[in-house]
Amino acid sequence: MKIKSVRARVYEWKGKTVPPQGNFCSNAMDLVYSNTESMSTFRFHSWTVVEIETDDGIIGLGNVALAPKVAKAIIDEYLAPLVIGQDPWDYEYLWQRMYRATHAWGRKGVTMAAISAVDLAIWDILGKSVNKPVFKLLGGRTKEKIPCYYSKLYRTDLKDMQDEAQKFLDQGFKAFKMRFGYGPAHLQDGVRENLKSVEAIREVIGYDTDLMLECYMGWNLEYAKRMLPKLARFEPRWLEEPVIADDIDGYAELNAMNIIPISGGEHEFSLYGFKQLLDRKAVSVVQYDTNRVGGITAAHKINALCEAYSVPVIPHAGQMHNYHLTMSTLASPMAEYFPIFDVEVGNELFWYIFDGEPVADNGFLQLRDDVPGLGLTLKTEYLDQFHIIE
Ligand SMILES: O=C(O)C(=O)C[C@@H](O)CO
Ligand SMILES: [Mg+2]
Repeated sequence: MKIKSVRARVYEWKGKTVPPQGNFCSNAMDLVYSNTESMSTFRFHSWTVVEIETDDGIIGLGNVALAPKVAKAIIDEYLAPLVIGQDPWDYEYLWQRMYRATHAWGRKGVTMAAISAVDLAIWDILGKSVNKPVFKLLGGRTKEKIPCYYSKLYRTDLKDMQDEAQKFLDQGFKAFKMRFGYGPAHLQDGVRENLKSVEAIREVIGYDTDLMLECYMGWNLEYAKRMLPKLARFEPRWLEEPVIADDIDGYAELNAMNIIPISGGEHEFSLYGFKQLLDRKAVSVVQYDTNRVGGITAAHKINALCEAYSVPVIPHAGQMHNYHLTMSTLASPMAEYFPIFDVEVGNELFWYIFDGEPVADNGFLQLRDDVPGLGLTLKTEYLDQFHIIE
């Protein structure tokens, strides 16, 4: 079997979007002076979809949501020629070709995300070629079903947030992640607002349910050090990305305080990036995203690393490309779950592009043994609401 063609297309959402409400979500841009549209670079309103076809007619699907037009250009210009004519079963060789050929300017960020998309499509082909779901090629079923946590609860009106939490508590979710709306720029008033929002959610979900707190890199070390003791009484399972991804010393210092486990990794890349985080004890929960970190070939190795360091892997974002990894390793106890909503920040957009994503049932996800590959197909229902760039 040989790879015949690689097609990368950008799906740009042109349909209705819900504008972010209130303070919505702290993020790295909050600390920059005179910033008006701080969430704009963290919206995911377009995605790159990669289709790789083999000479025996199998089509593998991959995707990437980071800087989609740039990812497409990297795939078209650099990665496609490296894999065309090659045997997809030589996936490690192909991964190394892509990684090393782009090493001078790639390594992390959008290049690794582009490599991830190609790698995902290759693994989809492998599964389809032997009529097995991808998780069966990675170690198989390590759990009857995958526990998942509800991930939304952006900082809006507190009553609206409570209603949202109640609605999904009633649907059987046993773990929730909420977003902070405030950071250092909002001074003591923002500290109070942040505490109020956690209190409001705990009021609804109680203390028999896990609660995770997301900063999305919108704090700094000094602010996070002040916040940790104040947040401890709410018993969060973890505090996520308190500082920017490059501040590994900051993560290590906060994690060493042993007040709340610190999580991170959704903006880290490759086996080496995660070895560094683990060696420095910078995070207590690893959150790579398979469509950023280097695809299944890289994520599978990182799972092994996390197993050896006894650090749980709870990948960013959920979605099929992560669920196969979660199903096939004991190092991964749970998955993130972005519910189906109207398009807002864009975390929901994959529901509009793909069919086959599992829907949470009573706080669990199931992967089918009888669906080969990653289990996704391209959806046609919303095609007229996308502008597609070939
Ligand atoms: O789900 C997460 O962990 C994210 O960081 C998502 C991002 O869009 C911020 O909410
Ligand atoms: Mg996050």
